[in-house]
Amino acid sequence: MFNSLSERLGQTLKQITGQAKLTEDNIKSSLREVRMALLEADVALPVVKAFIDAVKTRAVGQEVSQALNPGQQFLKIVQSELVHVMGEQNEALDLKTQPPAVILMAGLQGAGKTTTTAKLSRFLSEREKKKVMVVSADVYRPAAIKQLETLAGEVGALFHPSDVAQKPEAIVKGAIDAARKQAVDVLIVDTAGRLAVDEAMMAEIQTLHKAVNPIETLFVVDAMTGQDAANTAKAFSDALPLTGVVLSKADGDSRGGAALSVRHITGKPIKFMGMGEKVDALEPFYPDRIASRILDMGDVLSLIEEVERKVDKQKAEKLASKLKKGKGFDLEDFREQLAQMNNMGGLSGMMDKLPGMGQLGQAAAQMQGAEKQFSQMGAIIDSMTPLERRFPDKINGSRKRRIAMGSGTQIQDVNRLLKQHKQMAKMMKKVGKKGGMQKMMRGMGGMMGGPGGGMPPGGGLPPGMGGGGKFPF
Ligand SMILES: Nc1nc2c(ncn2[C@@H]2O[C@H](COP(=O)(O)OP(=O)(O)OP(=O)(O)O)[C@@H](O)[C@H]2O)c(=O)[nH]1
Repeated sequence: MFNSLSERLGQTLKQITGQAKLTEDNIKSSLREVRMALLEADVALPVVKAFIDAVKTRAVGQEVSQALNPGQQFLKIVQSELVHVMGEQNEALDLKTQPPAVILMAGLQGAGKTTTTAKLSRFLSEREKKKVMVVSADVYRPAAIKQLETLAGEVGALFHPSDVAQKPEAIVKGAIDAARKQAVDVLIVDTAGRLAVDEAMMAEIQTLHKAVNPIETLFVVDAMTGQDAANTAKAFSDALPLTGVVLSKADGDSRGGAALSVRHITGKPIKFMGMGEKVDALEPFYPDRIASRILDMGDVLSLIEEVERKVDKQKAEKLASKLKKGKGFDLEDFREQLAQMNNMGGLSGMMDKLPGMGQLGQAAAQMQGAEKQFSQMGAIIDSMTPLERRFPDKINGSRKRRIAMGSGTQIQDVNRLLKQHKQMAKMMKKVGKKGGMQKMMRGMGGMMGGPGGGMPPGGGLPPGMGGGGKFPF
C-alpha cells in the first residue's frame, strides 16, 4: 500500500540535508517533489494545494532543532500535515442509542458493501461483543441477498431474510422489529449499489434513510478509484447525511490518493478500511498510522495489535516453555509457526507494516516467492505421518519420495525443508534456553516508541529491519 508516495518522499528529503534553516528557497524543490508525489498518487488537486500551502507555511523560517536534522524536521511537518488532512484521529462508530443501533451501508455497485457489512458484523461481535443482525434491502438482486446470507453464516451474524416483493423500508422495518425481539444490539442494512446520478435510486435510499433513521450511515468506496472515490463520496454526502466512509480494497491501492482526499473533499471521517477479501480484513482507520505508512515509517502499532489479536498466546507460551526445557523444535511446531504467520496475512501482510519496506522493491517480489515456498512447506509437512513430524531424522529415501508425491512437490523440496528445519531447530534451541523468546517480545515493545507510534525516522529498529536505512539523510 502507498508504495509510490513513500518512495518519492524518501528521495526528496535527502536534498535538505545539511541546511541550517528551512527557507522558502531550500525547501522549494522538496515541496515540488511532494506535490508531484501527491499528484502521482492521485490525490485531488484542491487537497494537494491546501497540503502544500500548509507545509510551506509551517516549514519556512523554522530553526532546525538540535534533535532533528533538516530532512527529519521537514518530514515531521509533512507527517503531521498528512495526519491532519486525514482527520487527525480515528473516529469510532457511534452506536449509543436505544438498540438496535441501525447502520445503513451505501455505495456504488461492486464497491464492497456486502463484504464490508460482513466484516463490520464480525468486527462488532468479536471486538465489541455486540449481538449483530444483517439484512439486505437490495430488492433487485436476489443473488446479493443470498451472498449476504452466506457471509452472515460465515461471521456468525443473525440474518433477516428479505422479501423482494416488499419495499426496502418495509423490509428494514421488519428487520428492526425482529432485532428488537431478539435483543440485537446492532442491525446492519446492506443496500443495492447505486449511482448518485441515478435519481430514482437515490430517492429510494433517501426514503429508506428517513424511514429507518440510522445512527450511522456509512459510504463504502473503492480505494483503487483514487480521487474519484472522494468525488463520489461527496456526491453521496450531498444527498444523504453520511456519518462516515469505509475505504474498501485499500490493500490493492498502491497510491493512497483516496485516503488523502476523502476527508478534505467530503468533510466526513474515514472510519474503517478494507484490507482484503476475507471477512477479517477490516481495520479501523488511524490517520497517524496511515501517515507513517505513507512515509514508510512503518505501522508497527497496527502490527503489534494484530499479533496480539491473532497469535494464539497459549500455543506461543507452550512453545516457549517447551524450548526452555530444552525439548526440540519439531516439524509440528514448524507447521504451527507457518499457520500463525498465514493467519496474520502472510509475510507480505506483516512486512507491509514495517518501516522501510516501501523501498524494498525487488525484495517484495522475493517475499512473494518465499510465501509460495511456505505454502509448499505446509503441504510437505501435511503429507508426513505424526511420527515423522516429531522425528524427521528418521525419514528415509523412499518415504521422502512418497511425501514429495503426496504434496505435489519434488524430492529436493522435501530435502530442503528438512535441512531448513534442522537449522531452525538448532537456532530455536539456543533462543529457547536463554529465555530469548521473552527478550524478543520485549524488543518489539521497544520498537513502538510509545503510544501513538511516535517513532522517529530510523529510530529504534535494528539495521536489517529498516532501522537507520529508511531515509538516507
Ligand atoms: N481486495 C479486496 N477486495 C475486496 C474488498 N472488499 C470487497 N472486495 C471484493 O470486491 C468485490 C465486490 O464486493 P461486494 O461486497 O460484492 O460489493 P457490493 O458493493 O456489495 O456490490 P453490489 O452488491 O453489486 O452493489 C468482491 O469480489 C469482494 O471480494 C477489500 O477490502 N479488498
